[in-house]
Amino acid sequence: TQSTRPQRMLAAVQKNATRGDPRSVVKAIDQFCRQKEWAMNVGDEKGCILDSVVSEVNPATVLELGTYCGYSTVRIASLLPPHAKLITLEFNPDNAVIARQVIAWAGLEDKIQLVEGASGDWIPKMKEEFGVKTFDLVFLDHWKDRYLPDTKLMEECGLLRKGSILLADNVICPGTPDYLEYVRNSPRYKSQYFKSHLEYTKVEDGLEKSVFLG
Ligand SMILES: Nc1ncnc2c1ncn2CCCCCNC(=O)c1cc(-c2ccc(F)cc2)cc(O)c1O
Ligand SMILES: [Mg+2]
Repeated sequence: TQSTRPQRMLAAVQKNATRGDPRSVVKAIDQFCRQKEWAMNVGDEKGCILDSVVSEVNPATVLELGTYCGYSTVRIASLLPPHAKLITLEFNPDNAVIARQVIAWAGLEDKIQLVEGASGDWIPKMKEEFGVKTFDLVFLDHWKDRYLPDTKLMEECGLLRKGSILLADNVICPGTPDYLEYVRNSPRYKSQYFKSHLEYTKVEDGLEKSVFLG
């Protein structure tokens, strides 16, 4: 039967990347997406901005919304300090199966908890299910019309503390206009736009970094 794009991406990782070497996993996916098939990973250009924010924040607790195949999950987790934890939510069970194998190939299972389900369902349960108090960093890369409601939900559930960082992908393409308007105009956030390009293309896109002021 016909394979899926995530399955072909995983095959490229298993063929070209070294087990236990997260950077080689990232490189193998980027090569696959540039040379073979475009896929909606954050990519190498925006990925460098992601890396710099993760390194600057040096987070102990990270939430990723939208795992897809685990590309940004691996990028982030490879930069975390020893006892830091990353919880990543993925809605699509088929993608979750692939992401678990990409994460395992990178050797990062101990730092990452992949949870299957919708962000709106899981965010209210984070504290009781995973013993999370607040998140130091949240990477938003899921349904673009869920960025704003989920941000408000995280505020209401007390999952953000003074200084928590929200980093949002795709604020230009596909675009998240209501989210951008909120974080750029709310007195509770200090926001900054990092201009870049849609992964593996010349189309404009960017990341929005927003500090929660409490
Ligand atoms: N736990 C959860 N809760 C809610 N939704 C959840 C979820 N877990 C997953 N999803 C559902 C996310 C589905 C994928 C989201 N990402 C995207 O839709 C996305 C699309 C593009 C794109 C750009 C230009 C084009 F021409 C075509 C596509 C680029 C990107 O970087 C993207 O991240
Ligand atoms: Mg994205």
